[in-house]
Amino acid sequence: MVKICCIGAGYVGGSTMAVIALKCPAIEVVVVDISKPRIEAWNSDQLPIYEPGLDDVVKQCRRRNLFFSTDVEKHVKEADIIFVSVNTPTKSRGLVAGKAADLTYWESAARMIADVSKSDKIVVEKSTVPGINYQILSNPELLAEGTAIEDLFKPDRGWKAVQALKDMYAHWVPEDRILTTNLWSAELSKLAANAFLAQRISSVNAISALCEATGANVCEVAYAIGKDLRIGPKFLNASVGFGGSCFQKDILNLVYISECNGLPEVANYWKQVIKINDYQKSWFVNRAVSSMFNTVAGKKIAVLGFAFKKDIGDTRETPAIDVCKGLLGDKAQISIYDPQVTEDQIQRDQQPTSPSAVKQVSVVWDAYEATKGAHGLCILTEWDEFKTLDYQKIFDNMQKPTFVLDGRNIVDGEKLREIDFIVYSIGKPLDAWLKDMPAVA
Ligand SMILES: NC(=O)C1=CN([C@@H]2O[C@H](COP(=O)(O)OP(=O)(O)OC[C@H]3O[C@@H](n4cnc5c(N)ncnc54)[C@H](O)[C@@H]3O)[C@@H](O)[C@H]2O)C=CC1
Ligand SMILES: O=C(O)[C@H]1O[C@H](OP(=O)(O)OP(=O)(O)OC[C@H]2O[C@@H](n3ccc(=O)[nH]c3=O)[C@H](O)[C@@H]2O)[C@H](O)[C@@H](O)[C@@H]1O
Repeated sequence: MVKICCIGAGYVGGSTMAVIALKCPAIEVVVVDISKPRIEAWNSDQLPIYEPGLDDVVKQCRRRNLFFSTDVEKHVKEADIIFVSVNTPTKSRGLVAGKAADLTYWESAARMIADVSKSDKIVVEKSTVPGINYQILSNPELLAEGTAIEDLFKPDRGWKAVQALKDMYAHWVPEDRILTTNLWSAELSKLAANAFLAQRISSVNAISALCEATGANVCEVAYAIGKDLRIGPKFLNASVGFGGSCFQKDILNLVYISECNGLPEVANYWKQVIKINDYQKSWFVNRAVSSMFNTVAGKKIAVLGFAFKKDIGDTRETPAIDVCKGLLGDKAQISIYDPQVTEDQIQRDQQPTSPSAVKQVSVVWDAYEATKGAHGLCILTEWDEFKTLDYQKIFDNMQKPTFVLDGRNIVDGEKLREIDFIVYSIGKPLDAWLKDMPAVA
């Protein structure tokens, strides 16, 4: 029996290995991690990550041919194929901090493989990094959170470097979707794919500001340009900004690689995608503050949604962190509700601000509770349940005048205006009130 060991039981390692175990019953898959609580959670009914479809897949395979363990060295030693799926965040200190990927975890995993291995191995690099008798394959992961299981079932792309890996993917991936490239092409394709996607969002967000200034509607503009087959309709939703663990990190990496190769113009081009994203978040905060008489000091502001997108509980680089920071900076009292993000996580995400900021934030488990007595309500994640809330009830329990700032364009602005809300929707024609209270970014 072929044995696979995956180092790193995170979003990628956990989801990818669950799908491999499901699709390849003849392969034994062990996912290992140095984090005991993470492994305990994978072995329990409460998985450490929320991902539609994941529970089902794990239940079918766990303890059959899918195992989770903290005994890292034992399983690495026994494996024929080792996937490395450890975290590679942007370096936060030291040389090239804020630019290059931090390869500490990746290097320690690589050294450990070299130390404990006694037989030939194929090492498959799943983390996003360029990269004895090892065959090292670079197989950067392309799944998106929230649709991880669906993406893994029907991948658009994949990379083959040796037959063993190809054979494994061939269990469910059509051959023409398994691509073979050299190492740098594989890694640059990964970085470029994320950079192009993020660039589309920054482009539509840049247009959204122009829409507000001119009276155009960004949804109509996005729909119209998306009809051009060369542009296509996807990833054109204007928003409060993109988040997630990879877009910013991968662009920073692209910028760093460009600078290292003496290409400052190329580096600056990609930096701009992040600048517009930061601008978008401060623009939203400024709209909120300026519409409420230029101050939110002491005012309760409800925040609906904290995850970086719907259907997940992940808050890495979520725009909600910066928006809350901005509101707290103006001394607001914030009440946050997200269907999947825990209070602990939200409080941890506020840490970098100040101890007093923690007191300004409360986390509740109900949208109505969050909005009770609030002056304004900010929608920061596009959870479906926010579309069907009883907004009349919410309005009745809020202060007057009552503001909705929709950072995801999911509510029906006209209906809310009939109730008497003052509504701000990103990139849509402005209410007279907002025109009279201009925002400055
Ligand atoms: N989250 C996502 O949607 C995607 C992530 N990626 C890339 O995949 C990689 C993994 O990302 P995530 O799964 O999101 O990270 P994660 O942070 O959720 O999981 C990484 C896991 O690796 C473990 N770990 C770190 N060092 C270890 C070691 N030496 N031995 C054993 N375990 C160790 C950590 O405890 C953690 O549980 C990153 O390079 C990321 O850029 C790629 C595509 C999608
Ligand atoms: O390398 C990675 O980690 C992954 O990064 C993204 O996946 P992910 O970050 O999970 O989420 P996306 O669906 O791409 O959304 C990213 C952010 O952009 C925002 N977004 C997305 C689409 C859009 O039209 N507008 C918009 O603001 C989302 O709300 C979210 O905050 C890519 O889509 C995956 O292909 C890639 O594998």
